[in-house]
Amino acid sequence: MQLISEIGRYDDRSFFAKDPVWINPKNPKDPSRLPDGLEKKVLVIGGGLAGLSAALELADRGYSVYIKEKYSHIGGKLFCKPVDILNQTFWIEHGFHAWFHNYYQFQDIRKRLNIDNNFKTWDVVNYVFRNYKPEAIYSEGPYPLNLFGIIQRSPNLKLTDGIKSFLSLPDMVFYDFDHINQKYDNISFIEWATQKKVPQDFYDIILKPALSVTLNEPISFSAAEMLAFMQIFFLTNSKSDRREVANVNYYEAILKPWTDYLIKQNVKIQLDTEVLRLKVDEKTASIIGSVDSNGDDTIVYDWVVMASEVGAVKKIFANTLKYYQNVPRVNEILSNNIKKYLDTMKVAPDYKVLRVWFDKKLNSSTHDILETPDFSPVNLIAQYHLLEKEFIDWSNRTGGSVLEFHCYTWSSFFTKNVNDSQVWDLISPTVKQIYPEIFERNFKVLAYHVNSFENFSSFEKGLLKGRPFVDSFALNKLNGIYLAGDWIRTKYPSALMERAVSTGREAANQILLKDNVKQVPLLVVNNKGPGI
Ligand SMILES: Cc1cc2nc3c(=O)[nH]c(=O)nc-3n(C[C@H](O)[C@H](O)[C@H](O)COP(=O)(O)OP(=O)(O)OC[C@H]3O[C@@H](n4cnc5c(N)ncnc54)[C@H](O)[C@@H]3O)c2cc1C
Repeated sequence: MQLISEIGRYDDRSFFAKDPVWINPKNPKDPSRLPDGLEKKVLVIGGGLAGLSAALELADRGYSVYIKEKYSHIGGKLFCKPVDILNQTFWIEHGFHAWFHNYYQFQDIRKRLNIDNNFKTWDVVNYVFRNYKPEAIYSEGPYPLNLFGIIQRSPNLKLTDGIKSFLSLPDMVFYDFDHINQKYDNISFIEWATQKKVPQDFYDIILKPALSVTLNEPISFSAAEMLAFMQIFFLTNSKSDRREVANVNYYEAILKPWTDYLIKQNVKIQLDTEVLRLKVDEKTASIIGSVDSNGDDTIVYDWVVMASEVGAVKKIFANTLKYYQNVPRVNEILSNNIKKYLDTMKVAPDYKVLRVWFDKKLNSSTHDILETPDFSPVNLIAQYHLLEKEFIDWSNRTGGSVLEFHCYTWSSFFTKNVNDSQVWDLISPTVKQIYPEIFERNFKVLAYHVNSFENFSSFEKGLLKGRPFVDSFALNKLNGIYLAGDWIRTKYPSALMERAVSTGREAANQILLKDNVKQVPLLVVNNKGPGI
């Protein structure tokens, strides 16, 4: 088995760059697998990245793992499913994703699954604004000169003003994870920027674009969470803002190799299986199983990893609490120890991802991916016929194009429940301001596909202190259950896909420690900032 040691290399030799750090196993002398003949059953609830990550580590160490996934497809917010469109089957994702350099856990999994070739670099990130010239942002040179290079190349910012702005932000430059979390979770990132007197152009061009792609309401996004995002995505080393994208659909690129690997390890993946409530052993107050949409699951599990998204976890626990309301010991633990975590957690506003098949292509100078921070409800446009193989092939055959439009916090702009057929018409006036060519050259819409969801984690200000860690429920007397997902709190800077994968691995580590099996090391972003 290949572990992450080989990506622990650090190739930014700049004095200022901060190395990622290892969280080493607490039990390095324990065996690396369960003893032969000992069976331990683990139920993983949710087949997103967090659940898949926990399943991978546990299956590799000899556990019998059962994944229950509500939908007919695996992957959670990274899902990719076949859809028949224009007499062809296309594999369509939940929405375009980017993988960042500091995603150390994800890189390790990519190496173990041997899927690195399914990714390509996304070198230059292009932005359009309403009141500024377009920006093409890329990082070059050692840290922190790479950041000054971004400012120097900007057609909008003056180098001296940019350097002053950057250096005047000790919260970013002298970043300290614990201190920032304590100090800034009760204010929004926008309030923080106002307090720090961040110059408007620096805010609009450098900071606001990152905020606009969080799928949360920008106005209330926690300053502490955003400052952590900044460390992960842009600071700490010269490569942190380097992104990669998949060159084939996410099923082929990631999910099929991952599930094939798990199946080879005898992991049972039950799709179309929604967990409705948990089963609790009343004597030990341990979670031992679940009742799901297929009925009562009679297997008694040794451990449960709860890896569904926050809205689903709230629902599962509400049902469990209702079921055990007359069982004093369970009722007391659930209502006094667990409910407080779930009551404070929130789901971010609803969003839509629209993919449109057109009969023509935009001119070749347009960018494959364009971020549009000033053009809500359109936050990002990806030209899939320039990104993924099956769309490239379709475009080569037909001369058409396939564009994906990300529309976050949809109901801040339009009625929540609009028909899919109305989505293009509603966003067209905004798209016309970004790509007038679509309308001037009368592009014909040949087909469309809409994903509408309200399942994203909220990172609103004030939630951090109530956010559970992987082991918070177990530490609060509910035994046998660990949590994983992008909404779970970590002790190091971590976000989104990387947080999902890291917490999945952390949940597995809790189980391994209890069973005296050697834990998996984690390589994570440094808690301290660059320190210039
Ligand atoms: C449009 C879009 C773009 C994004 N872009 C990026 C990006 O560029 N970079 C990045 O890092 N992140 C990005 N993200 C975020 C990223 O997708 C998530 O952070 C990550 O996939 C979350 O994984 P998870 O396993 O924590 O949760 P999820 O993926 O939500 O997985 C939870 C799973 O639990 C299942 N489930 C729910 N209820 C039940 C139940 N009762 N029983 C059984 N199963 C259940 C769900 O169906 C789901 O499969 C993006 C997200 C979206 C939506």
